[in-house]
Amino acid sequence: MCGIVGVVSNAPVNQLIYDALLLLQHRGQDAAGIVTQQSRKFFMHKAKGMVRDVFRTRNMRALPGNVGLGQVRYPTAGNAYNEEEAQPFYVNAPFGIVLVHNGNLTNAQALKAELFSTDHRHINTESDSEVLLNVFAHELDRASRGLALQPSDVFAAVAAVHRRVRGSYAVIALIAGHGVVAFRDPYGIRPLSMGRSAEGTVMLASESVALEGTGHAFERHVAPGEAVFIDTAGQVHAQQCAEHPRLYPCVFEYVYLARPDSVMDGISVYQARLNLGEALAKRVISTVPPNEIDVVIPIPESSRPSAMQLAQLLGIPYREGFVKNRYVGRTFIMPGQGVRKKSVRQKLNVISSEFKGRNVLLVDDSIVRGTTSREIVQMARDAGARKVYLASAAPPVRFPNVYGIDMPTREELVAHGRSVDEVRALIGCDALIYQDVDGMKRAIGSLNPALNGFDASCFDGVYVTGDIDPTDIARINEARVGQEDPLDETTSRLALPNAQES
Ligand SMILES: O=P(O)(O)OC[C@H]1O[C@H](OP(=O)(O)OP(=O)(O)O)[C@H](O)[C@@H]1O
Ligand SMILES: NC(=O)CC[C@H](N)C(=O)O
Ligand SMILES: [Mg+2]
Repeated sequence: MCGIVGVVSNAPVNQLIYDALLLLQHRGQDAAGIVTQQSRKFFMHKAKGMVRDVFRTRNMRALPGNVGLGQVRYPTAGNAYNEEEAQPFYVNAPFGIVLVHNGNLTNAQALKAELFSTDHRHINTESDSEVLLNVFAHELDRASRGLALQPSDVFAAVAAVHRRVRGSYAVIALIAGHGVVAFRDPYGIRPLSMGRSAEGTVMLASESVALEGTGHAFERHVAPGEAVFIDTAGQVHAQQCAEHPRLYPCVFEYVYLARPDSVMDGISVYQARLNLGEALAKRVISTVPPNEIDVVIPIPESSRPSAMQLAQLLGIPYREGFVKNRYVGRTFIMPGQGVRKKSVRQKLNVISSEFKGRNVLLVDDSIVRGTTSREIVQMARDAGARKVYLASAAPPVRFPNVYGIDMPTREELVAHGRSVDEVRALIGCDALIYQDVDGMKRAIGSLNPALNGFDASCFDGVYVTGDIDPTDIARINEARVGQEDPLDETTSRLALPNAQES
């Protein structure tokens, strides 16, 4: 996941894009970029770092124009430490195009070779987004006739992208002098929504929170496979460009990635997390009698709604036992295990009085590498807890994700090749309760019966695009292993004993 935004207005958009990126910061902490366009010229600034640090006043002043794009990056392809892979990406032909992408292509390698040998295009980074931009540019060149670009040409190019590209992609691109096009892959794996301000400014963004927070009323989601083209006069054109579009949004967006105040594909993320808490409560009862739990404590931040709902259902006090240092970012999306591990301790500190002599049930939204849980359980014990139970609002994460979440290797997943009890022993808690896969899908899916299903591949190993070649997974794994910061001395991959292939 990354956060993307695009704006078409009749007033300068630099500040608006900056504000929207701040609201999407939780989707990517590694790099940020903005591009604007004035008189057919692009103005771009992108760099590694958080939005606040990347854009100084002088950078903002150098971003004129009434139309533009922005991105916050969480790398899932290429190298987290390569500034050149920060987005937006630019190509000069046809017309001049800049593009931002959220997602991950599973056939980027093959496309890259094809772009070189057949389309005679050069790709200069390891980023799959640069590949995607070049495929789109090549197809737009083929579809357009002369300088007068028609919406139908743009839609033909998007249809060709759907035919060539595999994987997940929510995309916003700006075509110099013509307008902004936004499209989503035919399974709608990554989110994209659209809104409008009272003044008529149109905004496209990964999450509805970016629209609301900048004064744009949510209008609709971009449908899977659909392309929306906003021309320079502000007119919106839309067309379905995929042959068999289906809606299979990534379930992990609801579990962890998105902000709870966002609505995605008709589902409130907050309500989804409440429902997960409700379903989890039922599973807790069958493992630990509620009268053996003195207090329910959430592991901040994302687990709060689930923990709250679970506590209410079980009739157990809900208390805050960990205080989050708000200046430390999200640990899961940090690149490299060393920095993630160190950051859990920096990020969370205990309020000892909530643990002393009590049986505590800690609730997290998910357990992925087990970095957070292992530290947290130890901290609870050090603070004097008698028994430490742990419940996860999501099922065990057992399979690599290839659609834009950085969990590319099975070996790094604490639940891969292990029984629940083996995971429990490794984490060091007295009982471990996981949500089950069907329960998770029901809890969230019941909020929008129009969905065809979810991409829940990291939980059930089913890859919805259906065309994942095992060599693709192996290749993605290979490319991502060893992505720790070379300057971080604490970096070392999590050594988990006894992991077996499943
Ligand atoms: O098992 P792990 O590999 O540690 O990953 C799972 C943890 O990472 C996330 O928290 P994070 O700190 O990223 O963000 P949050 O503050 O939104 O909970 C998630 O909420 C879990 O707590
Ligand atoms: N998480 C994402 O959406 C990442 C986009 C793209 N694959 C990159 O690595 O830059
Ligand atoms: Mg967390």
